[in-house]
Amino acid sequence: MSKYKLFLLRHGEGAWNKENRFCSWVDQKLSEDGLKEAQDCGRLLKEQGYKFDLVFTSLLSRSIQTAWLVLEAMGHEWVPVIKSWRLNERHYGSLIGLNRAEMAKEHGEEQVKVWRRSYNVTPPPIEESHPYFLEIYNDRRYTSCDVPKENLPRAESLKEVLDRLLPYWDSTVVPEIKQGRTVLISAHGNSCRALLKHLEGISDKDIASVTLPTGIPVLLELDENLKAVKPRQLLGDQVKIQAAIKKVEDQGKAIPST
Ligand SMILES: O=C(O)[C@@H](CO)OP(=O)(O)O
Repeated sequence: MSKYKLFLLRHGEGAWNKENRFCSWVDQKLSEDGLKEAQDCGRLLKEQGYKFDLVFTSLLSRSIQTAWLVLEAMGHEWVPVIKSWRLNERHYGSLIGLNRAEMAKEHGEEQVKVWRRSYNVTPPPIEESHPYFLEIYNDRRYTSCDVPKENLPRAESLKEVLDRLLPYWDSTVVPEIKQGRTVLISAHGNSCRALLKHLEGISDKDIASVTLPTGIPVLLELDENLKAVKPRQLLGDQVKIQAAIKKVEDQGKAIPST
């Protein structure tokens, strides 16, 4: 029986989504389209009568900005927002900053799909010589995490995302939901996929075909053990949502559709 509602949201489009580059832990802001997606998402949630008591975001600006815009559009700017690196996007290691279509030309579309969507494969780690290494690890936001900076990831599989996310989910998010609070998690494509895998019991193989579009709220209905009792609902115009999912999948093609 459905006892709780939980909302997951992949942030609105960021500048590097547009440029088709692996963004991961690089702190890109929302694009013009991304700002609008977040506002539209807030309007839709308001129209459908949903209300949040608490919002969780990652430490990356695109998820925080999305949460703000959603709350603003709902007229609920006062709702508390809690941030943690544990909701950050998957760490793409040495792939950060690279263009997916160029990687598909060089390594093949299958390899890019394995890097992007497999459960167990970790991309090569980011080295200190990587152009974005210092920008990421010298950033003040990572000085007050619940792990020392040296222990933050240098690359992650989706499994490793779930491994760092689950302790936070269990210790911090679950108690809020169990107290009856309606929670929005404004995060990233892969941190939301990892959580979905856990809540819906998706197999290691099947998670490869789950893709989330930007700015579309995902409604989950959970039982008393916080397991999904119904298929997830992506809220909004279903034709547009399917087109947006295809667009994300096609980013891994050697020649992405426009
Ligand atoms: O760039 C990234 O970090 C993610 C999306 O946020 O990319 P992908 O869709 O390839 O997992």
